[in-house]
Amino acid sequence: MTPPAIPAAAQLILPAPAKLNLMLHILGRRADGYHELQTLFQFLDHGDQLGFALREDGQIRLHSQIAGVAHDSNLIVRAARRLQQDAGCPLGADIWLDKRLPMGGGIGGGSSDAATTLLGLDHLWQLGWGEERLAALGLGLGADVPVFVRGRAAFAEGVGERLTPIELAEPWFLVAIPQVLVSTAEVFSDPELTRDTPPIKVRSLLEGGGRNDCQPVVQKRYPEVRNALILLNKFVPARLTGTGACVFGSFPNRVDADKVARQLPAALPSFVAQGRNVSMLHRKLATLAKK
Ligand SMILES: C[C@@](CO)(OP(=O)(O)O)[C@H](O)COP(=O)(O)OP(=O)(O)OC[C@H]1O[C@@H](n2ccc(N)nc2=O)[C@H](O)[C@@H]1O
Ligand SMILES: Nc1ncnc2c1ncn2[C@@H]1O[C@H](COP(=O)(O)OP(=O)(O)O)[C@@H](O)[C@H]1O
Repeated sequence: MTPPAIPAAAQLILPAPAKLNLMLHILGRRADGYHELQTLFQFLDHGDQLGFALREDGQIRLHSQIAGVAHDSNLIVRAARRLQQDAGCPLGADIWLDKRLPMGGGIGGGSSDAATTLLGLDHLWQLGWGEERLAALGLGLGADVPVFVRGRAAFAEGVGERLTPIELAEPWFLVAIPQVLVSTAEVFSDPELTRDTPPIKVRSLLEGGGRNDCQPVVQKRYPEVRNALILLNKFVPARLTGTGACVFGSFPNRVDADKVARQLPAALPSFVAQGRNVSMLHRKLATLAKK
């Protein structure tokens, strides 16, 4: 029997949900090369799980390895060490990861793991840092970390750090996972990328506007993504999330989403999850605060 991904020694188990970029516009390029975006983030009720236990010796130890990511480069370890250092905390932690989200898929698994680590250790180490300081620290780890720390569906501007919380419908999504790794840096350096979309107001989004400006470049460069969009478009309007590779379509209920999932070829894995305006992480943290 394989041992559980998170053993009983864990004192705290928290989810690290996925996100979707329901739209993503590129407004321009900053002097530092990063792109100014407008994007709409919503969480999914599907994600990784992390377990935490206190260490008195100050060490940070991640006990779960993920392919191609060295221990010290893992965003979980980087987040934990950064918080420990900035807070001057003498405590350490054992951390376990149950990795369920595909990596490099534009659904934010690494950033979400980092955010869960920050909030989990803030709780375990009793630092009392709170979301605002943790989000600022998280931005140094990745552009998508702040929204996961905040845990509210949001309209994001800048590189993703200016967040306006938003109430969206919570449909079911079918997320298809093309079996290819899309390089975010490559997409953003493509000369053909649209970089001059005029800024829009949140209100026009709620009336159904928006697209993903990365999609034309990604589907041109990656036939796996192009084929996934063609397949999914046969059933539902399909769109790329982030810089991909994942593509998604929305449904009014789980049954309809599952029905389409069953019709996709085996070469195109997928999952079905509900869009959520409050992340599962924050729902769980709220129950801990009540105890
Ligand atoms: C564009 C989004 C939308 O969610 O894509 P996904 O990664 O989720 O697919 C993210 O904000 C991505 O954030 P993140 O994945 O943290 O990007 P980083 O690793 O910081 O960036 C990788 C590279 O992409 C380019 N980059 C990234 C973000 C941005 N706003 N402008 C850029 O030009 C930069 O060249 C950077 O060196
Ligand atoms: N805990 C982690 N989970 C996933 N990826 C990680 C993690 N730590 C570091 N990484 C690195 O970050 C990259 C982007 O990860 P991920 O967040 O899954 O993709 P995306 O930004 O496309 O949504 C991965 O390809 C991997 O090299």
